[in-house]
Amino acid sequence: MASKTVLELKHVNKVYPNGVKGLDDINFTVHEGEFVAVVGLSGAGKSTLFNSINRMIDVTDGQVLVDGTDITKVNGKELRRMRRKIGMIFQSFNLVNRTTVQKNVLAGRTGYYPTWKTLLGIYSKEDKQQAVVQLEKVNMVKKLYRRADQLSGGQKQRVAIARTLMQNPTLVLADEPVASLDPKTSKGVMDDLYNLKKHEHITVLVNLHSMELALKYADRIIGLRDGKLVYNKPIAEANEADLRDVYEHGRDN
Ligand SMILES: Nc1ncnc2c1ncn2[C@@H]1O[C@H](COP(=O)(O)OP(=O)(O)OP(=O)(O)O)[C@@H](O)[C@H]1O
Repeated sequence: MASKTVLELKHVNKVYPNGVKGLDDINFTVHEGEFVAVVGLSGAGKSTLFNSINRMIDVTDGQVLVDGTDITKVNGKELRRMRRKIGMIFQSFNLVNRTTVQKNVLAGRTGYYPTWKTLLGIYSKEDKQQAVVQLEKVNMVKKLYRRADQLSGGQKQRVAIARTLMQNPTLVLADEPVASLDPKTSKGVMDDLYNLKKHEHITVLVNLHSMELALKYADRIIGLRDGKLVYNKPIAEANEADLRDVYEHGRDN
């Protein structure tokens, strides 16, 4: 039986006000539990793609279907509800440095509370227990009351993964999650990201600079060049010559 479609892009274009085509007629589908690496040169459109999927930017035209609903068409409460399903992991971790690991992880529940409660830091006992459960998954529960700025880069990224799990997402977008980390730490963080797929059946899209990591972890590789989708193959069919082509002849940035 074919697995459920979690993400589908249909004829998506993004033209920036300066006329640059960030995305040029993008079409692809991602199924539940897939771990997809998005690769391409700097300026290929990877960030534009991720920002279009979580609606941080508005596409010019086309459809971005997340769990069957076009996120480009929703607003207000419905957009908030859809964003809860989409976890984000960033290169720079995006933790609040001056507060504890626990509070950073609880912030993953923000989309489920009215704003005044999150501003006052009021979270339920169940959520506090959940924070511990999620931190256990990334081996960070020992640091529950540690301030975020006292953690190493790899530890920060693990906390960010636990925070994302608090959202109970169906889809996680990881935008260059290991670009600031050394190779050994990168592997640990990639393993934790892979566990989202393996143990939680979460669909993961990860934007990677390292082809080596893409080949090691991904079920499928999507390649962008000059805003166009130029590669989309399961890992079993990925061959180096094709992949090299993704990195050639890109526009100058
Ligand atoms: N706000 C913007 N205004 C105008 N052009 C933009 C804007 N953001 C991105 N671009 C352009 O759109 C194209 C795609 O950029 P994008 O940041 O998506 O690429 P990328 O693949 O994520 O690159 P990198 O790996 O360097 O982050 C580039 O030519 C870039 O200069």
